[in-house]
Amino acid sequence: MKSSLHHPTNESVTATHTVGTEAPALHSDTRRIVVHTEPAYTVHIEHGLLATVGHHMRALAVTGHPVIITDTHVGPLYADSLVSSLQAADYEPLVYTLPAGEESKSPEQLLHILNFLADHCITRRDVLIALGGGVVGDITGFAAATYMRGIAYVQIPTSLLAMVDSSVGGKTAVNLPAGKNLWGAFKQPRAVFCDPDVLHTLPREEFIGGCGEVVKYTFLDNPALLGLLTKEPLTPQSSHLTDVIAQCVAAKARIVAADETEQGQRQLLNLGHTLAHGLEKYSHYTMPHGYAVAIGIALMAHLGFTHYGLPAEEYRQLIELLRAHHLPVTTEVPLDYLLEAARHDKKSHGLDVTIIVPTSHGHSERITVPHATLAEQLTASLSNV
Ligand SMILES: NC(=O)c1ccc[n+]([C@@H]2O[C@H](COP(=O)([O-])OP(=O)(O)OC[C@H]3O[C@@H](n4cnc5c(N)ncnc54)[C@H](O)[C@@H]3O)[C@@H](O)[C@H]2O)c1
Ligand SMILES: O=C(O)C(=O)C[C@@H](O)[C@H](O)[C@H](O)COP(=O)(O)O
Ligand SMILES: [Zn+2]
Repeated sequence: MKSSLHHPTNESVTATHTVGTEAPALHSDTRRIVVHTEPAYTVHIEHGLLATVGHHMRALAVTGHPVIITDTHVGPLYADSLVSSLQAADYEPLVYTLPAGEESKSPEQLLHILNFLADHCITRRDVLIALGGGVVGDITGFAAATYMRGIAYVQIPTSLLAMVDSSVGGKTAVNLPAGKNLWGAFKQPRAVFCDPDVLHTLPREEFIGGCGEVVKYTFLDNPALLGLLTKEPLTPQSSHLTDVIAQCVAAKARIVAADETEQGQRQLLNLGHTLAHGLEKYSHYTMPHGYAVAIGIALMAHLGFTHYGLPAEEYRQLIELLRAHHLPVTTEVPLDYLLEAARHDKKSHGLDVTIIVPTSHGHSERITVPHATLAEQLTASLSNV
């Protein structure tokens, strides 16, 4: 794994951090985190960045017509600003708007996007821009992965969850009736532009959902982040909000760079997800992803406590951390349903499934167990979390 500080560019960069073990410097507004995939790309985090995205895209030599894909909540708030920014850099953008919500992460909506691109004669020289939360990011990325066998795309995450997780790493997908993200591809973006100012309009429930993924990172060997959140739960007003976003992105960038296509270590980013996908499906996708992840983490922590050596005090602290962020930690969903859903987990292979389990303070491990063993262990956990 590489760890290095990059030289600041001639833009007003007050802190620059690349993939590595060091946390980004605190109390600085502008961050550049390089994700060392092949090719590498940069996550820009900066207040007011939406207004200068066009300039940054020109600097990256992004060509052609940008097609902004957004949703019915985010589009009315931010598409005009983005269009102006692109026009100021001599781009001629198009805008395509999806209905907001997880239901839109579907093959049907994907087909609508692809037909829109074809109807407007979009070519491989053009670029898609995902302006929205994880739903818009995932479906736009997948459209970019497959349209004309692949065109460029840029991520502009507008939810906390998309900023800390979904806009980085190139997992793109839509859902199938059988489960979450079952039709997708790995496709890294050209760049990620993250403007924390847009979080002011994010509904509280969605901010809390984003905290589900933020808490996840505290159990992936991030002592600084764990300390920060334990001391003071994250809120939209937190003075360290940008720092937290940057630390999550740096953690994800580090893991993705080491294992881009999830052959091993990247599975750690799936902490909580083996059960979360089933919880979301059971709710007909009305339960926000981050809430389902929180319950999934709590259940995995209980397994860690009962079977894999997580000390009781640390288990209790983890549950407190989730609760302090107003996240749920229990579920009434029948275990059989969750176990059936877990059979579609992408970490499942034959009769076994690899689960991610917190095993010590701020640390999780990949553990492969037979589905039958998981069923036994979870029976106890579901009634005891
Ligand atoms: N690709 C990955 O690595 C990855 C990682 C984590 C999650 N995901 C996926 O991301 C999705 C969840 O993302 P999400 O929580 O962002 O959901 P989302 O995209 O549905 O956004 C949540 C809601 O907030 C609205 N919204 C977003 N930004 C806003 C803003 N600034 N102001 C006002 N409203 C705003 C959206 O319109 C939507 O109604 C799930 O499908 C999940 O599977 C993918
Ligand atoms: O980037 C990853 O790797 C993740 O697993 C991040 C997760 O937060 C995200 O929800 C991802 O989309 C889940 O992927 P899946 O492979 O379980 O569908
Ligand atoms: Zn997730």
